[in-house]
Amino acid sequence: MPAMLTDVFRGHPIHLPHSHHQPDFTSLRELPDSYSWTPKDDILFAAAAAPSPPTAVDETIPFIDLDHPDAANQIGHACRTWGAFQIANHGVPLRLLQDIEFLTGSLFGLPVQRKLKAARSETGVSGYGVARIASFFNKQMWSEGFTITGSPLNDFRKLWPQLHLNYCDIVEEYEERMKKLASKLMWLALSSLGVSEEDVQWASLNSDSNWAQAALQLNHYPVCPQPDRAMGLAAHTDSTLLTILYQNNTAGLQVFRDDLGWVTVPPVPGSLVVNVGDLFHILSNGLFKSVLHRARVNQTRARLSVAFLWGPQSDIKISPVPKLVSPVDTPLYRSVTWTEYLQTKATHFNKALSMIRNHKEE
Ligand SMILES: O=C(O)CCC(=O)C(=O)O
Ligand SMILES: [Fe+2]
Repeated sequence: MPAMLTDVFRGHPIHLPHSHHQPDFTSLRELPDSYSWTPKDDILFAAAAAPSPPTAVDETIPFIDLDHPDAANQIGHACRTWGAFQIANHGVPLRLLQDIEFLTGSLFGLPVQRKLKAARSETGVSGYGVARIASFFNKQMWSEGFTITGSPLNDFRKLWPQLHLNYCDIVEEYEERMKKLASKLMWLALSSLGVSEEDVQWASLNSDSNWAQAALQLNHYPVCPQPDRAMGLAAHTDSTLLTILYQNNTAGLQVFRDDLGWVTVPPVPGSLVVNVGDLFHILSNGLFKSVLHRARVNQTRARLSVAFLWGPQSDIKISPVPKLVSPVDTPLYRSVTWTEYLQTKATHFNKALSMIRNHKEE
């Protein structure tokens, strides 16, 4: 019996000293020092201060129509160059996107004391709290989050004594749709590399689709008095195969490119952002980039996002597809399960990929 995602995370708790001391963001007129970031708090923070190269002004991640006959190649190209893209015609009803946005807004709009009733426990994963990556930084992030793994029923009952069943239905439907979409996107991307279902049998579309599991991460970035010095969510890559992100109509997500620096991903109503995660980078033998990204905040508008974090069950070993490894080379990475990878990430954070590389760069 494969472990559930909850168990996967529970085995590797990250201690969050601040999780029970979430400030009431709305009452702060000035950024407290503990929320004021400088380059020494995050080496990548400095990259934000550099003016973007003039050629890069309009450049951002590709926008792909899934109904386009060439969608697979466009996705493949986006995964190789950016590690991220936005999609239209993804088949997820607009009504459902509006519902999940409403749910997210309603959750974070609850009084702090109510939200804390569903606070993530010391060793747990699900529930209300600060970003999971908070323990890797000295400064605090200008955001609050809510993680859902498995059924949200118990937590939702504490948050909304009356309406929790309706909200559970929304989450269930959203996750169902996202699962199908994620698998479709993964196969479109793999097919662009000439990889077929025979090459990755555990993920075959014909196998029962229970090989995958997911978590839902709801994020809220409140209005911030001094956004230039604050950080909504610090730079990280996702530990997933793929992440599908819904963002409301407030900009904030940025992706990093060595040649362009930080690039904003503009919200496009009704569309979804797709990130390549570390496990897909490994599976593709490094051909697909796992995208470094972060969230900035702003002074006038609150921002909401919903990340569907998708990966394999814990008994599945992810290793580079043999077809993508040249016969004279060793695979770039050794094989890992999602559990093992999360363990490495919990210890080494943004250096986790280099820890499982087979040969180190010269
Ligand atoms: O809020 C966003 O745009 C990014 C969220 C994110 O990266 C995450 O939850 O992992
Ligand atoms: Fe992320």
